[in-house]
Amino acid sequence: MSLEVAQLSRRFGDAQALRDVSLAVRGGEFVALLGPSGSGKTTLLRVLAGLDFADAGTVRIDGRDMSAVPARERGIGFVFQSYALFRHMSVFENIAFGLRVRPRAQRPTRAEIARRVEALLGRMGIAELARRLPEQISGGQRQRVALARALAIEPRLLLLDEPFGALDAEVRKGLRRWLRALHAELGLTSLFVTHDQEEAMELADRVAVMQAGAVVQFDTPAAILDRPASAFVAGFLGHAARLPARLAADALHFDPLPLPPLPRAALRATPEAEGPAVAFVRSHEWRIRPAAAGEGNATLLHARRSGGQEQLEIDLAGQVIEAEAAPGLLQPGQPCRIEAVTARAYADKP
Ligand SMILES: Nc1ncnc2c1ncn2[C@@H]1O[C@H](COP(=O)(O)OP(=O)(O)OP(=O)(O)O)[C@@H](O)[C@H]1O
Repeated sequence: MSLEVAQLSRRFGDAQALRDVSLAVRGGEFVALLGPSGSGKTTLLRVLAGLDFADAGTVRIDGRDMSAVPARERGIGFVFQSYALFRHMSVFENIAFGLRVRPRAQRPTRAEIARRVEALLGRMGIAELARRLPEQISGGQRQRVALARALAIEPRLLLLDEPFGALDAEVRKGLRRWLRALHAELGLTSLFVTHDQEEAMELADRVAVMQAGAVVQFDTPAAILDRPASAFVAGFLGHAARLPARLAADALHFDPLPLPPLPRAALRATPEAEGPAVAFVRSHEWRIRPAAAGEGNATLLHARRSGGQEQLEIDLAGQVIEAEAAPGLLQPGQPCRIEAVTARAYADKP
């Protein structure tokens, strides 16, 4: 099923939660909504689900306008943190809930409900938990039950709000991969909210980056990392150092930082006009070497081994820069010489 969102706006008092949001999601896609706290992710999901209503704009599913269609008739499954499991119901009853509350004419028989719930329990790998209460299972298992509850109605579209939010890193990673496989296997179209960029990049076919109620970029993870559409996106993603800069005719200058200028040809994003700019350099985009006497421009603060590389924290005239280098290149306290190999620069608008 496909989803088209056109010019959606939603205001709460002074807060513009959604600002002219347009988004077209293809059938079968797995899309992440990524953005800082308060950027409108949850509001967008709630409007799609029919739990909240936009002041302007439209939501279409497979071409059909949803404005007059109530939540439970939209064929959408959702896993929202605010819709925790029912505490007094067993795992089985929680999963069956969405089918049991259907109007009589659309309600499957008891036997059919039992068959569907058991099939889901099996698929989720939690068959042995059917009779337990939510408080008697782990956080990761609860998330699987919440997902099974959302899937029981055989939704066309699955919406997930921070589905792994409360879980520890290991469980989270496992569930992520499992969700990705499930999405593909069931042929779902899914949208999930996260503020964890790694999660978005690993799971999603495309990522919608949100800022202050607007979608500021909607593209594949690779394209977003490679060509961030704005200083906001560049700064939000990819662990980049943010540096003051100035674009001149020949090169990008980093004054007042003691870095050599970068010729325009070395830049991966360039502002349209000369003048004040802000530049982003990722940790692997630095050239570093120990400094000979008097030629250092920075000092190593701290080094940490990570995989085959060392992650360095370098003091560059008072600004801490994250960089990567071969292990043992520098010792803490040692002066060094660092240069940006490339940068992404944007006009520094007030
Ligand atoms: N029911 C509400 N009443 C008033 N303001 C609201 C309401 N819901 C959301 N907002 C405001 O709308 C804006 C967007 O909120 P939203 O919850 O959609 O952001 P979010 O990106 O999901 O944030 P988070 O990552 O913290 O969950 C915020 O400024 C928020 O305070």
